[in-house]
Amino acid sequence: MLSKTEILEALRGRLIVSVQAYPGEPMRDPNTMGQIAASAVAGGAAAVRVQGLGDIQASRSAVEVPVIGLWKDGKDGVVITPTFQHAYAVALAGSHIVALDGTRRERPDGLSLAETIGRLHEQTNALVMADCGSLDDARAAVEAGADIIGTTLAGYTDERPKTDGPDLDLISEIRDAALPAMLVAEGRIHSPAQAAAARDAGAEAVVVGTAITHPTTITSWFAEAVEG
Ligand SMILES: CC(=O)N[C@H](C=O)[C@@H](O)[C@H](O)[C@H](O)COP(=O)(O)O
Repeated sequence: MLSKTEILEALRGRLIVSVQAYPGEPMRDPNTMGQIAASAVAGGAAAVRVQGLGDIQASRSAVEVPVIGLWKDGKDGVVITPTFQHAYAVALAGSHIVALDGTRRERPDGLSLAETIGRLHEQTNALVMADCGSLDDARAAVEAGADIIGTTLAGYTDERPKTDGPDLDLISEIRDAALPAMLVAEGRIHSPAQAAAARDAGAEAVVVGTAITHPTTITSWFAEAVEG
């Protein structure tokens, strides 16, 4: 079993690939997601990020690298691993790292982020990645005990505009705050150049999802370019 330090070291300076299919999509099948996760690892991904208990289990079997698990439930507000029960189930499904909503918004089970992370650390061996939308979220999430800060929710809460590519300003703001947690850039990183820019802005690891693993969206980019 990898120690928490070994897991963090495995991610440092590396690419993480998010492998997700959305409700009703043709690829939404744990076996398919596991195969895509394995393909990403073959291409150099140091870890994978997957949604749903079935996909977490399938990915644990398909790859040797750390698995970041989450459970999306609901449509608006706090939907990424919204309650402690979701987070606990995500850990029990085999996630090395549990990704959860790390914003300062009220959580559906009424627990604070600190209570949620505290219970998770007490009851499981999983690390916690807090998906944040602003510098204030990041500060609060570190205070609450998060091991990893993700910029996942930048542009998806009302705190920051949705930038075209990654929110590089937020990444450098969090870097400059020198918080004691690993800083991971995530969200709208659509090209290798943007991934490198996220590293230059201070991200210690970079998550790419859509641009690698969501063929419907990638196809639409090309179709638009061809058809004008
Ligand atoms: C905001 C939200 O719900 N983000 C989700 C978090 O897991 C996923 O839908 C994204 O695909 C993931 O963050 C990776 O980002 P991108 O696909 O832009 O590379």
